[in-house]
Amino acid sequence: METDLRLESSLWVGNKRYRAVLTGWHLRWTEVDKKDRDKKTISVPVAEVVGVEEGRVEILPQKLVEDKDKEFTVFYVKRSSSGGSFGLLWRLGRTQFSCPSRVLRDQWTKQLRTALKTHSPLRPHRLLVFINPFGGKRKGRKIYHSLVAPLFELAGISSHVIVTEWANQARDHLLKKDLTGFDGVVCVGGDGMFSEILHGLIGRTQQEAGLCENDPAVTLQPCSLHIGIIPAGSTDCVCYATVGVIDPVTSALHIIIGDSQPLDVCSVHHASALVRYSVSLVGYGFYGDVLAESEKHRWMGPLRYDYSGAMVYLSNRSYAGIIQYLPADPMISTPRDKTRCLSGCSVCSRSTERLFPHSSDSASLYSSHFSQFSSDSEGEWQSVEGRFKCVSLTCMSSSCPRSPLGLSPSAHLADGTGDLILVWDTHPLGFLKFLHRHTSTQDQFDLPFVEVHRVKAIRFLLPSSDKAEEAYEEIMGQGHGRAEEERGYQETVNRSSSQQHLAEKSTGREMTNEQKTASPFLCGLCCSKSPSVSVWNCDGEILPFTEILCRIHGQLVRLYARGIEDSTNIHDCSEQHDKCERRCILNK
Ligand SMILES: Nc1ncnc2c1ncn2[C@@H]1O[C@H](COP(=O)(O)OP(=O)(O)OP(=O)(O)O)[C@@H](O)[C@H]1O
Ligand SMILES: CCCCCCCCCCCCC/C=C/[C@@H](O)[C@H](CO)NC(=O)CCCCC
Ligand SMILES: [Ca+2]
Repeated sequence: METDLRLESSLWVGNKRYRAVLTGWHLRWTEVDKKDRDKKTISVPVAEVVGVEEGRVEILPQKLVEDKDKEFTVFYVKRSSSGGSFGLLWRLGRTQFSCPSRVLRDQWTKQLRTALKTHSPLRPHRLLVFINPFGGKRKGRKIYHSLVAPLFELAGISSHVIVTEWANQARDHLLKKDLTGFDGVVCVGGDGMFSEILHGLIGRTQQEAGLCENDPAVTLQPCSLHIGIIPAGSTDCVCYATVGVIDPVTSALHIIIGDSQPLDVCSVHHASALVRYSVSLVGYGFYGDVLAESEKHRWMGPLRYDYSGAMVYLSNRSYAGIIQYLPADPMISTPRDKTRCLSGCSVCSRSTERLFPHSSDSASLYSSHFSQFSSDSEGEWQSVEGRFKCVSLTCMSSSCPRSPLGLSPSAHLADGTGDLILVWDTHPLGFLKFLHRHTSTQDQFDLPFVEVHRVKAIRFLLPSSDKAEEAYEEIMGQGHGRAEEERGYQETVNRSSSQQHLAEKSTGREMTNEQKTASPFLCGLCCSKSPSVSVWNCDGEILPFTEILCRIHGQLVRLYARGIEDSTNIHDCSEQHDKCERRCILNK
């Protein structure tokens, strides 16, 4: 194949002559008429070519085509350091080549297009795009139409765009409407919008496979449609943790070239029913309280989390609980092994084999049962009981601008495990130290009151004394909302097990007034009694239940991303790529 596609000739770029070579994998051009030591080769992997056009072409601010005769333009991914973030910014690179003849020009464009087809099998042709016009700073529509749509057009992608008019419209569309012909679904918004797509796609896939999402023991079927995220929210944690930067153009380019990043998903259950799915955080105590408090201050925008964080910190609360967890195999990786899950992560690649041992045998892939989590030889259920400042479970690092290394810096995107972080009750200054370490490279787990475990499942129970107290609070009014909600949910489950009903109930965005009243945050500085139970924060949504069971489903969805590229490894070794011992980004 390599030899079939090889094309080599002299080409001009401006007034300089180049020797250009197209092999199956790379397009390279080297300036001739230069002394050997000054010769520089530009090398673009075919997989990162965005498009090839006849003529001298510009696409922004609008498409302009000149000299269609002997010229062609190649658009490709160009990297630059992002300044603040760990990942790399991607930009659209463009080089206009002149050929000595039209015949040669046609040969170049034809061969480049053939190479693209051969080496980028996952490039999308047709995408379903949902834009949340109200996410973040309400710039979703502008971001899509000015920055993303022209790139999709250049790459020959056709998109069906839906600007949402109400919450959960995207989720319901994915659950019910015809999705034939689409290669992927793109959301333009924040983590909440991503969560809608996640619920819609997972639900639809299980419906079609005839699998019951409520049963935590069922091995769910991975979704076939890819998800692309164009960040336009106030929190874009999933984008940051899977791409390394929050930048619409970078994300659009990952979508165009058909990058594929599998992602673990956690299912949260209560009383034999699915409550929600999560990828970034299932958090009780501090993170639950911050979310509950922040809901009262939505008008502050993204700043509400900082304000609420400070308020909740000052209230100095801790909560009793029993946590049971099923450890993952510590021989594979641990949350304290100081590694980072970066693009091409070997732990995640090996996990694919482990998670899907007979990937060609689809029957065994999708019908096996988790048998109440006990058939694995990797560990027995463990149990701890006590008072905690917070209990968090994350399927990935959950890095975000607020915390560039994330909740668990060594967690993996696609290893089929999650990290359980237990912060025992401690002095306020100790807890502040823990929180502050999230903002630096200092190890937040290296503190005597912090434990972290790599797990496959967890259960959270209230001690019986708190159950009684919670019941009392419910009777007296404070917890009324939650009791109602819980009963209502159970009735829904009993009455009808329809997925739509369940999803409606569990992913409803708006908190009811009762739920708002039930929000457990009371300022410790001014209130005499604080509640004994917190709420769960599930990827930015408050869960209506306290006692839950969570199970990690390895690589349940795929994103148009490739994980974080290590910016310290950006170098060009195109001339001696075979001998290069560093992880090359440019010359894969
Ligand atoms: N047209 C719409 N009207 C109201 N809500 C919508 C609409 N479309 C989507 N939503 C909901 O808005 C929520 C927040 O959206 P998104 O995540 O895009 O923005 P965000 O600003 O990051 O969110 P948040 O403020 O919750 O952090 C999502 O949960 C989604 O369900
Ligand atoms: C003294 C300095 C203290 C600084 C503390 C920094 C700690 C930062 C940890 C950040 C963890 C983010 C986890 C991701 C959560 C998202 O799924 C969710 C939806 O977008 N966001 C929130 O719930 C928003 C919740 C935000 C909580 C802070
Ligand atoms: Ca994981």
